[in-house]
Parts: sequence; structure tokens; C-alpha cells
Amino acid sequence: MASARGSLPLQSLNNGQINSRSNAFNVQTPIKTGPLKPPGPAATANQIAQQQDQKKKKKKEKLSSLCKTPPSIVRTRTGIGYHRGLFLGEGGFARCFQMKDESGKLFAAKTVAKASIKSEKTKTKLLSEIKIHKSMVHPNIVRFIDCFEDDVNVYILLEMCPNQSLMELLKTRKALTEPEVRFIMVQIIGAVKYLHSRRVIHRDLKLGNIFFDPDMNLKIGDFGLASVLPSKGSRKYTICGTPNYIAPEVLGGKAVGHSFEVDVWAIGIMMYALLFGKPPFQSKDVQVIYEKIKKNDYIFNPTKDVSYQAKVLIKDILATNPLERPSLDEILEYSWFRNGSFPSSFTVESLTQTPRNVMDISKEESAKNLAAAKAKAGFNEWHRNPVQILKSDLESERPKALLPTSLSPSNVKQKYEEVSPVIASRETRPKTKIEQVSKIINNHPILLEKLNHNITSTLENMQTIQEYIRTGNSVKQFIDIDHERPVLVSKWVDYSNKHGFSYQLSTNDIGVLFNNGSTVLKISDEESLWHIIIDNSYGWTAHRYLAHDIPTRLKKEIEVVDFFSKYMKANLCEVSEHSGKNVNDDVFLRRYTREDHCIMFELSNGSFQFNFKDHHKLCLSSNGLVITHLSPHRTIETYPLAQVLEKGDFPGASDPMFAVKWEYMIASLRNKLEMQ
Ligand SMILES: Nc1ncnc2c1ncn2[C@@H]1O[C@H](COP(=O)(O)OP(=O)(O)OP(=O)(O)O)[C@@H](O)[C@H]1O
Repeated sequence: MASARGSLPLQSLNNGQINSRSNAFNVQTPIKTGPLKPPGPAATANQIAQQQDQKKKKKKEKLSSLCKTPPSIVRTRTGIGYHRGLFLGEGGFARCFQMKDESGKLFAAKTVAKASIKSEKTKTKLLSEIKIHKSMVHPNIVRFIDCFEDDVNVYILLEMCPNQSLMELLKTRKALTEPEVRFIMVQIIGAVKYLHSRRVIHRDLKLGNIFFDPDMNLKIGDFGLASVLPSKGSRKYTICGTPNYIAPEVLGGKAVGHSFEVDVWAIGIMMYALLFGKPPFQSKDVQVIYEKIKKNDYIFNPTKDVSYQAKVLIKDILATNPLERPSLDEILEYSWFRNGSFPSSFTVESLTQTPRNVMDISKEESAKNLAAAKAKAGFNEWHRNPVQILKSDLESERPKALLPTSLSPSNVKQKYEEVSPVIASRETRPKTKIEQVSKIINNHPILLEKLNHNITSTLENMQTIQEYIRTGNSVKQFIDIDHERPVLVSKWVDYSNKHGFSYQLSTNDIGVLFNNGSTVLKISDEESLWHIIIDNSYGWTAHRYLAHDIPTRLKKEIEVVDFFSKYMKANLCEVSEHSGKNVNDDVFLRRYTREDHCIMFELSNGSFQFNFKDHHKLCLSSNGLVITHLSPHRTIETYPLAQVLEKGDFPGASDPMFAVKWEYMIASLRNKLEMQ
């Protein structure tokens, strides 16, 4: 859990904005000052009392100390009982206890006192940790099991890692052999690669956050500082991390921003620490650590027997310029990995003693072991395209734990879906089924031009805002805009194999887009309807008819509209609580597109609505400057797009898959332009 939360004592830097952790290598929890000196023999009672006071104060500063030992049985909201077991450890924010389920299976319960998450900010951070961690499924990431609460605590139930962390290992062993470090690094890099492919930056990779599972596999934990980037090129500006592991660009402050490379830096720090016994910039004084990091001031201790190849790799990873650091794949291509001895496993015995025979594994054997370790760490899994990944995530059968009710935004029970993986690839396009209506539109240059004009201006705005954010430019001008809620499609029935596509709008108007491209739109609360036809010279042309004046040639169409109207009223629920008239009256559906993972509507007011299979719906309106989110819980919120892109999610009800949907929407719109 990030010590960046709430009122934890933070080491101040850059106007106190840094969210730092421990300043000493072997202390995981946040501390503000150096260690207290024990009172000497001549210490007065007063001095002792003062020091005790200081100690008490220090203890108070740790939010985890607010965490009471959980009752002997903790029940989830679904009634599952967990028997509390041993105390496992404590961080700055949480205490961790063993929990045993009824079958005897052991878990680790990260226990956070509700008293420590009173502020909205702390709550949001905890929610973010839960949301991100919950979506991560990788053999080298601590598995998130469930999350529940009782009156005093929130419990994050995790896969049990009973063999402690790399920090304890290093404390016991002082330094590891190079083959062991190779073995460890492949697993860490595999997990980080997975995180980055899903646009998650961990931002707190350190020895103390990497645990051994029962089979001695390494698992990254603690997603307290993790963040999902809205797009691959965007940057984060919150200054956070653990002093010894902080990358120089983070210390550069808000002006510079940081991205995935901070995790690569931390990998370099860990590699150094495991080989040399302590991190490269270690100092008692945090300010000195920061100065050293900024100046790249570290040495390879000549008394330690570490290979030249290892030093080359460390030196390259610890490049001050993040862009000069090798990528995760490139790291594994270094001679140190390819030509060094590589063991087949890490044994329990190695937790306490240097293993024998790891140095003289043959070249062939090492190559085989490296390949096996890479495969185990999921290195062969990243060649799927975004559509495949989105598909597998949307269709994932994984159980979705509910968040504790009291933690859920607006106290609404919120199901958090997976944070989806993204490998942006311009070549990949959503698979589109060509609808009858699209075929008709494709034969009408005027209609196409109108639709393309909307797509182009929307795409342009979307990409401009994205670029502003990526390059760190202010998006104020895109935020200070009217962001009126657009007209939305609130229900639909696709009966295009017979008549057409029927829909109800948030204005309650009901329309049918017939297979011949014409539309009948019944205006709610009015005794009138629009008949919209495709005119070869003018494009869509609407005729208004009053109820008593409807031409008999439209009788069949009206029957169809009435049928669907009744059907939708009886069988379908609204996608949101929202109804009522919008200013944008008399909007109609121009085109709809069914893709693998969503249906997209193009409305006559230039809006694009995407209904995704995970029941989140996104609508881009005002030429892409405004975005509306309809959550699966039928809440509906409209924001300037720039505000959402900057945050990477909606300020209200979250859509954890926003990042991938964003890519998907762009791909889908481009696809429309290119398919014609
Ligand atoms: N999955 C796990 N299995 C076993 N023990 C664990 C597990 N997760 C955490 N622990 C133990 O609980 C301690 C506290 O956990 P963690 O570091 O995640 O809490 P935190 O309050 O977020 O810490 P930090 O001060 O780093 O923010 C760890 O140091 C470790 O001893």
C-alpha cells in the first residue's frame, strides 16, 4: 500500500508534494527523520521522556497502527467466513494477517483501518489500488482474491506469499549470486512487461514489494502507487515513490512528468542492490539520496565481485535520461542475461544460504533455463492484438469481486471490470459487420461526406487533446467548455434481418431505421412524427407529419414503429435514469455499426455512442470535445473529454477499461473512414 496516502508523514520535496516512503534501505514503512538515537548513560529522565514521546509520536504517524487485530472470524458480504491467523507484517498503511478459508486454504489479508481512510483522497487511492490490483492476473503478480470489510477494517485478500520478500532475503544473505539475480530479474521483468502492456505503471517497485510464493516464484505486490496511463504516450506528474528507488525524472518535478521508464529504473536499482548488498544511492539523509540520484552519483563497490557485464547493464538502466534506458525486452538481450549461468529454480534453501553449483551451469543448460523462465513469466503472450485482448478481457469468466459498499463511489455497489490490456497497434481494427444501411450509405456520396465530416472533426479533436496531454501542454481551453449532456440512445432492438433497427432516445423519441435507409421517428409527447428519407441531392431529408395526417403509404412503417415501441417499453430497461427533453430535439440515428465488442451509433447531431459489451457506454459529442459515460449502474455523467483524458478515467463512476476503450473508439472511427 502506498505510503502516499492521507496524513502519512511524507518527506517533503518540491513544496512537500513528494509521496515518499522509507529513507533507509531496510525500512519499508514511511519515516520522516533518521533513526532515534538511544539515550546514553547520562541521559536525564527528561531526555528519556522526550525520546519516548518522540517514539510514541512516530508510532502514531504510521496509519497502520490504527489497524486493530481483526476478529477471529471475518465474514465477507456473501457470508464466506475467514479464520484470522498469524500477523504477517506491517507497512505504512496496512497490517497483514493470515486468513484461512473453510477448506483450510491460506491467504494474506492486507488490513486497512477504516479510521485511516477517512479523507476522500485516501479513499480514492485505496479504491485505485484495489481496482488496478484486482485486474492484474499474471504468474508473477500477487493474485488479488477478494475485498471486503467489517465495521472497522477493509480487507484486501491476497494470495499468500509465505516466504517473505526480496528485502528480507537480502538482509539475510547480504548479497546474491549473479545467476540467482538473473533468475529473479526475468520474473520481475515479465510482470512489469505485463503491467506496462496494460498501461499500468507500478511506481513503487522495490525489494520489499516483491514476495516469494510457496513455490518460490516471485510476485510483485502493493499497487498503492500504481497508475493507469490513458494512452501510451501520456505522462504522470504526481511525485511519488520510495526514495532509494525514485527515478531522476520524478525528482524533476511536475514540469517533466514521468512514465513507464520509472519502473525500468527501479529494476536497475533492485539489480544493483541484490548484487552489491545495498541500493546505489543509499544514504541516511533522504535529501542526499535525491541529490545523488539527480547527479547519477554512484559507484560499483570494487570490493564486490560483480561481473563487468552486470555493471554494463546496470549502468545502462540507470541512465538519467529515461529515453536512454533499455526497454524491458532489450534488458534481456544484454550479454549478462544471454551468456551467463542461469539456474532452473530458486530453492527455499537459498533464502538463507548461497546455493552451490549455480555458477557452473552449462551454456546450453542456461539457455534452456532462460527460455523456460521467460515462457513462465509470460514473455510469449504479448503478440495478441488489442481486439483479441479486449475480447478475452470482456469475455473473461473471472469472478468479479464487489468492492465494499462503503468504499464504492457514491455508495453504489460498483462492479469493477478488468483494467484491460492495451497494445496499441495501428494495423488492428475492430471487426465490423457491414449492415444493410451502411451499404446504402456507402452508395451516397452526400451521406458519406456528412458522416465523414463528423468523424474527421471528432477524431481531430480527440487526437489534439491527447497530444496536448502527452506533451504536457495545458488543456484548460478544452476543459472550460460547455458540456451539455447529449441525446443518447437508451434502448435498441436490432431486427434488421426483417425490418430494421429500432431505438429509443433519451428524449423518449422512438425511431426505426429501416433497411432501406429511411427512418420513422415518433416524437414523444407530440402527436407528430418525422419521416426521414435519403434524397440523392440533399442527403437526409425529413418530412413532418401530424398524427391525423400521416400518409397511408407509411402505414406499414408506423405499425413497425408502434410494435417496437411497445416491445421496448415492455422488455427493455433504460440504460440510465436519465430522461427528459434535451435541447437537441429531433435527433435521429444515421448509422449503426455492430462490431465484435460494441455497437456504435452515429447520430444526426454528430455524436458517436459506443455501447460496450461490459455494459459501459461512452458517447463522444460536440465534435469529440465532450464525453459522456453511462455506467453499468445506469449513472450518467458528462465531462469535457480533456478532463477525462487527463485523469485517465471518469471523475465519478469509474470505467477501469477506459484506456482500451479509448484506443478502440479511435480505431473504430478511423476504420469507418478507411472502409469506404
Ligand atoms: N501476499 C502477502 N503474503 C504474505 N505477506 C504479505 C503479503 N502482502 C503483504 N505482506 C506482509 O505485509 C506487510 C505489509 O504489506 P504492504 O507492504 O503491502 O503494506 P503497506 O502498508 O502498503 O506497506 P508500505 O509501507 O510499503 O506502503 C509486508 O511487508 C509483508 O510482510
